[in-house]
Amino acid sequence: MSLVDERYEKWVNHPNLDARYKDDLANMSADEKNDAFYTLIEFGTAGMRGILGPGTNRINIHTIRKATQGYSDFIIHAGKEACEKGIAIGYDNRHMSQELAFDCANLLAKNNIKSYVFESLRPTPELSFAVRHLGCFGGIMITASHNPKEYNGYKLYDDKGCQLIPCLASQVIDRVNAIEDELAIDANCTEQQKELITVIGKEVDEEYYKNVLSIQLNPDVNKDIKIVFSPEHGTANIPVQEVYKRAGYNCIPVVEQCSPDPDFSNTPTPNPEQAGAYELALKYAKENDADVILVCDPDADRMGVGVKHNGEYVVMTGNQSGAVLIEYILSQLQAQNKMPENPVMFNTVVTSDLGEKTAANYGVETEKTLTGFKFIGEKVAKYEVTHEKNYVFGYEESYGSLICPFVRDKDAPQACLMLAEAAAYYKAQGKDLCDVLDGLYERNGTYEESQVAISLSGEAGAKRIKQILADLRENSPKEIGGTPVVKSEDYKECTIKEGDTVKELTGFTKSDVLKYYLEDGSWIAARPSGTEPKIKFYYCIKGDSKEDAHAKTLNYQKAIAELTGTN
Ligand SMILES: O=P(O)(O)OC[C@H]1O[C@H](O)[C@H](O)[C@@H](O)[C@@H]1O
Repeated sequence: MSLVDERYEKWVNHPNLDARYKDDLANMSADEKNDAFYTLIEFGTAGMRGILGPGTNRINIHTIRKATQGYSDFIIHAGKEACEKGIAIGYDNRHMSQELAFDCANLLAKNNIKSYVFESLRPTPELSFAVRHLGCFGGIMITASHNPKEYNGYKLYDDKGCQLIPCLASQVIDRVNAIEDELAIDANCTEQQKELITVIGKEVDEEYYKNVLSIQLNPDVNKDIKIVFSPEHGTANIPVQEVYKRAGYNCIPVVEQCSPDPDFSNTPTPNPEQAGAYELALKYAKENDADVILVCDPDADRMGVGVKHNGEYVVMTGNQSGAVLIEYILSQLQAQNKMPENPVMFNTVVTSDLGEKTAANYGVETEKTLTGFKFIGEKVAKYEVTHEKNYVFGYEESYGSLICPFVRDKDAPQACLMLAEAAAYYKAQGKDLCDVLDGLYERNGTYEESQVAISLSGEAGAKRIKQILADLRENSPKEIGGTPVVKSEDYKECTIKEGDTVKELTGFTKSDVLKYYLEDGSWIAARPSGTEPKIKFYYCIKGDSKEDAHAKTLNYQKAIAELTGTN
């Protein structure tokens, strides 16, 4: 019997199989069966993420119990104090999120570990905040962030509210992998153990709002701007509107997208990386003549931005809105004499150069990490102890940013408040945020950033992604689209190649990322997504003008598609 059949049979015949999965298992096609059982669901860029349904490679009550039992063993190993400090648990609007969250709390209680569970859906950044605020040992967030509705996921946090970095995650993973029978775990705890579970809500909200409001740099700015806001049916709805109300901003919610709907019924996609997320908000913006559109992903860690510019609405990339936030924040810190000593900004190896150049204009150093905000959180924690450098901003090209590190993950409510303030501040000077961006191009050079993500699902897809990267590694391109490659970085082999010299690439956990620097100041990178079955190509293209950068982008994208057989 094949491994897939063995696993399948075990599930079908197991006495503890949750009854709701019986029909799904019985009706699986051969392909579906293979995809659901060919592997065990793994921890990736941001915890465990997968399609909801029965199977070892799916998110369901059994795989989440297995993960939580492994996490419990990790907490127990850390000692009595860790069990008493407990775990904060949050969840979003997705199918099963609330059920899974309370099931985690029961299972922790069964292991004699305290927990604090939110009474209803809350943003991921509020969960991160709650861990610190309540002095917990860690946190669990049930969410698949920006993924489609078929997905759910499981993010784990340390006591600083930062997602577990690889060296900690691997200790949990080892314990998860040591569990042989995920279906044998039940979460029934005694009435006495149930007392270890505390339901939280308003009190934590208030503290979180207070902290978010404290980030304002110009609280008295003229707030004569109109903001159209969409939570994409997710957790940002209440906190962002509440923060705007308290700060005095006029926010027009996209009403159809405010209900916490697990099917995301009124949006084509809840992901601010995709144009569909802005569709209805754009309609609202035109009807209301809004200055700015802001959309958050379901767990409110990402924020997408649209700007009215010369009478048209322009949707910014995460690189662009990040650069504008840097410009605003750093210029204000400088003007108000609030720039800390040794200021540092964080972004990733696939984030555009524009942000780094903008930061450098203010004497702010940039440190780069791998993709995944946990790596930025790790650096924040390090400097908090050494005081060597002081945090001024952190962001990724994927629309996530963190203004102030009382949260240790991307925080869209903070980003929405700061973006509104920036828009209001510049409007009072007769500028919109696209004008600000143009100013950055004038000063730092014109860039066009783009990402091409190719979906390759299932076992075959996963193999193909690995192969594409292996082939690139094997036959490293000397030129791309006619432009010589002057340097390449390989984050798996840990090498930097420049001409004939090979140096060691240090400071990063090994990761399957390749980055090619071109003679014209552009770069192109490739890596597998750790949250979806995709290979991602990142383009940071420098041009003499916007038109030039765009033409080059098209040329490079075509060349990479041909080179990798993804055309
Ligand atoms: O490119 P991926 O591995 O799918 O990750 C894309 C993004 O996913 C999540 O939002 C993570 O929290 C981010 O840190 C990451 O940048």
